Amino acid sequence: MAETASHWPAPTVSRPVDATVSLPGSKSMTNRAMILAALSETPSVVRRPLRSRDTVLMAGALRALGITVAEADGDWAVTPAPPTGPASVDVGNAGTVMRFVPPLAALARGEVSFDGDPRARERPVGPLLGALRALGADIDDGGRGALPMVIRGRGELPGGTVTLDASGSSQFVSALLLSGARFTKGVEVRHEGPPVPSQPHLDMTVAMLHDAGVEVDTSVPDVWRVAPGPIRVAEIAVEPDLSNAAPFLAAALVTGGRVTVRDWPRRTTQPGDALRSLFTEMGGRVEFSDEGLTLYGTGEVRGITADLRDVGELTPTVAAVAALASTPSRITGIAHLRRHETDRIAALVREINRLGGDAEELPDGLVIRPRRLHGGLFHSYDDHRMATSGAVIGLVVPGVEVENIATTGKTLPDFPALWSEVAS
Ligand SMILES: O=C(O)C1=C[C@@H](OP(=O)(O)O)[C@@H](O)[C@H](O)C1
Ligand SMILES: C=C(OP(=O)(O)O)C(=O)O
Repeated sequence: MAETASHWPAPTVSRPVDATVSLPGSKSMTNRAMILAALSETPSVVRRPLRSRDTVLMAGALRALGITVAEADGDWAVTPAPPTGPASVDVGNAGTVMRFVPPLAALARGEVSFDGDPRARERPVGPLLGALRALGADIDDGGRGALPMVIRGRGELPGGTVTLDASGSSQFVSALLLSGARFTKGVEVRHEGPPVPSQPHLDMTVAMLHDAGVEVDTSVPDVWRVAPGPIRVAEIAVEPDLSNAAPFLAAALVTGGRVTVRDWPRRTTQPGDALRSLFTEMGGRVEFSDEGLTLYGTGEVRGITADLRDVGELTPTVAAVAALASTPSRITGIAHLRRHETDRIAALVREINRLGGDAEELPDGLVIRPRRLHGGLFHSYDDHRMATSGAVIGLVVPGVEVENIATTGKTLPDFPALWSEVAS
């Protein structure tokens, strides 16, 4: 099959994969670390940061606000400064940039404008902007509740108590908590509405704030209270990105092989840690060793019935494995994925069915029934996790081409090279 500029022939293997991989740092930890470092009392170092489109955009946003981010032997050295406009921030299609930077901009002196990819204008930020206004920010979004927008900072933000509906994205809450200690009165965030997704990401926010010396009270469900005070960061070590481990562990599962992900933390707040139980349920066997975490495929690939609300970003890979499974799957609790990089529920159903599969949308998820797949073009919709899901299917279904594999650069620029090593 000829490789065209935007069609990547997914490698197919005729035997079980057997590989050990080192994965770059977590996007979610890197971009939290950068906000905390920017607001820290002292300079700090972010160790083993992810360098990908989303994190380079974060570094660019901070630099635009006058904070120094310098290369330091593979790490990022951050020298804080009072955030200052005028500045313009390109959020690309990074949820963490479009949600985590506005509270920092509200603390800035001067105007900060935000815009991003066309898709960024469709992704929800309205509840966050409403909350920031209630906490004292002056925001001009033309009444759209979406990007583009301008925040006119006064060098401080009163803060206080605010109620919002964070069912569309946990990042609204994380965003307010990450900068909240620097608001004059701190912040109390109260959620009202359907459940907030992505609980591990909220745990990650709270854990990283604690490590930075910030007091966070989570004793009442759906209420987070951050006391006003200094943020003190000296060094933050970023763990490997366990969500990006998903396609690699899936490779072992669907080929009945073995993949070891080096340096898998024994304790972590990352949602990717749930892959150990999800992929065990789907037929794999996992084992920790000094080297990391190994997933052994057993030759059996089973479907799964799961509510993935807490770990929504694992859905595309779980769905790819489900499309290759011998029994049906039902994945629910993920309505909010319709406003991720793309409408992931619709995209997964369309692409699995395009390859001959049998998938169906639910309002808040999808059903996938076993059916033999064939080759064809797998569209990625500018979604890194759609692209890697196409690669997983292509590993065992000959003739799959993934459109725009370069979109994996959002969180894992080395994906094609790493994948070729696993598939070689
Ligand atoms: O805080 C974070 O780092 C993230 C939270 C989640 O967002 P949602 O709660 O919007 O799904 C997740 O899907 C995203 O990839 C990263
Ligand atoms: C939803 C995701 O990203 P974002 O941080 O842009 O929301 C994701 O990485 O799966």
